[in-house]
Amino acid sequence: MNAIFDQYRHLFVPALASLPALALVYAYATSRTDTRKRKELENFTRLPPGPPRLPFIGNLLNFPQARWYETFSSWAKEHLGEEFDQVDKVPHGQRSHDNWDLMHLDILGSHLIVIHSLQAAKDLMEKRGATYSDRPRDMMSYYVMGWNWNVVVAQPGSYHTNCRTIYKRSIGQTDVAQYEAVIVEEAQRMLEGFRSVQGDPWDVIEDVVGAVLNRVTYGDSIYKEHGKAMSDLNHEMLDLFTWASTQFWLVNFIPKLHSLPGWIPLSFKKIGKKGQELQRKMHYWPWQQTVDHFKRGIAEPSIALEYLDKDENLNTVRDALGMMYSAGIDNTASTFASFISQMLLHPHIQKKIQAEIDAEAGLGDTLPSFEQRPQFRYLDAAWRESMRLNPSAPLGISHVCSKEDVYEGYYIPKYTCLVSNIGFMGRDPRVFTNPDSYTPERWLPEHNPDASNLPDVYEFVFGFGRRICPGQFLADRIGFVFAAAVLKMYDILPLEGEELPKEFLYQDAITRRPEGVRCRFVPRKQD
Ligand code: HEM
Repeated sequence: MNAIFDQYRHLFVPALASLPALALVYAYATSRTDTRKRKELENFTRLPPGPPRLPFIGNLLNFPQARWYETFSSWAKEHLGEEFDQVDKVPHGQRSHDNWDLMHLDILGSHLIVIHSLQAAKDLMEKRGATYSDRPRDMMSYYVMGWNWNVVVAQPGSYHTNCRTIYKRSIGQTDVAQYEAVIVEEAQRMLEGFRSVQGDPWDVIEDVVGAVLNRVTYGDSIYKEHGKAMSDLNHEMLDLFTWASTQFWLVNFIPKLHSLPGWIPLSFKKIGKKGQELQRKMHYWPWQQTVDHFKRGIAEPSIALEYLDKDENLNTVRDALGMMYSAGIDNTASTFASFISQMLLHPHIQKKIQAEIDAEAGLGDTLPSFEQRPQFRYLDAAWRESMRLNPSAPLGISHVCSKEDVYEGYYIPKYTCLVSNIGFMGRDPRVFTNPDSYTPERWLPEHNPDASNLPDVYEFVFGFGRRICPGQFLADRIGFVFAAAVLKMYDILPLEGEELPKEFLYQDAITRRPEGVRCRFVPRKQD
């Protein structure tokens, strides 16, 4: 999360030094503008509200030490004031300016804005996408550890656009249908794995989601030969990079330290070297294996093979595909693990979904397909509701604004880091009645006349604008097919003699899943 301490902090001192000059320019500018313009400029200086800050260090002392999502959300809730619980009564344009829909924090001169309102997130990141699509530049992971080929952190430009075009062509909304057979095969394997689970089903879930991603990306033969090694490598790499992104690194504040010679014993250099080794392997190794299979004529259908056949833009293809597993595995597996935990906590909902599947898909061992989704309306509602309540990335991935801006009278300085509180958006009490309860019925017009007025979960769970998750259609398909499969074949029950908690606590991580889930999968009796 060095994102927050991004490198623009070094601009603080020069900015301070140039304040008198800026004041002169400001005075000159205002003297020449009409009253309307002057009013706008007066507003220009007003940053969004936020917790009290101290001179120079800003919010360094009251910035949450842990559980950022929960803390930011509770601050936002406290400041809803009279709007709290007024579902649909306070349209976006009429909301109070005292609420913390945009919450400003200042860390040692770096600006951070947490966005709590879905409308504001769309207005900024979608309507003004040209300004709000940069990523924070994290010196440590980007340069020292060498992750500058990673599309997730790439700055907007031709490289980022080319990577996204590759995703759009291979895992876009209509393209993902071609992976149905792989997904259903892995769903079968998941059901076999679940048979012996007596506790947390995470390992089985992670294994089968990873298998889909690897098979789709590089093909079956690569997966068979190297699947296990690739997933181990990914674990090691993600663990190191995730850990490093939560540490304080001086090099993020003094980038010149990066040019010091390697023999000087500095811990950031040592970690950087390890990171380089891992990411380099991740970057080149699976691709080289695929090229090798291609040359030997034994490569099986995959996204990689399609591009190798076309011999087109191969370095960018290699880079984009190299991130598919890392970017997709945790979010997709965690989203499905959350769904399983909701089924465990709500047996009556499980039963309703099973009745729907039996009625629409019939009995027997054939697993339902994604194309049957329109018939599974209650399952669809339960799946959406699970994502609304517990999105796997509740704080999304930070965007940075590339130039100063004004939004609803608030000034947003250049290089502000913007965090979308996706988790809060799904539980905003002005939008959702009983926002903390798991109620699939809220999405169904026959139960909730206002269902059609609710924002769809797909409007926020996968992020926004030019950085919206390119894997959303694949992830959604995997999750939905797995959900239908498991409920068709099993009852998800607590372990014998064990009581269920009222709800599960979630990990304190960028991508989160429920902790301490303990269940068993009992084959259903279909009479
Ligand atoms: C349920 C599963 C998933 C969820 C909830 C999810 C969520 C997200 C979110 C919130 C973002 C940040 C968007 C933003 O910056 O506004 C993101 C970005 C991204 N996701 Fe996903 N994701 C999921 C699955 C996947 C899968 C399966 C893949 C790949 C196959 C993937 C690849 C990516 C990539 C490459 C980015 C970076 C896009 C960019 O910076 O342009 N994700 N995802």
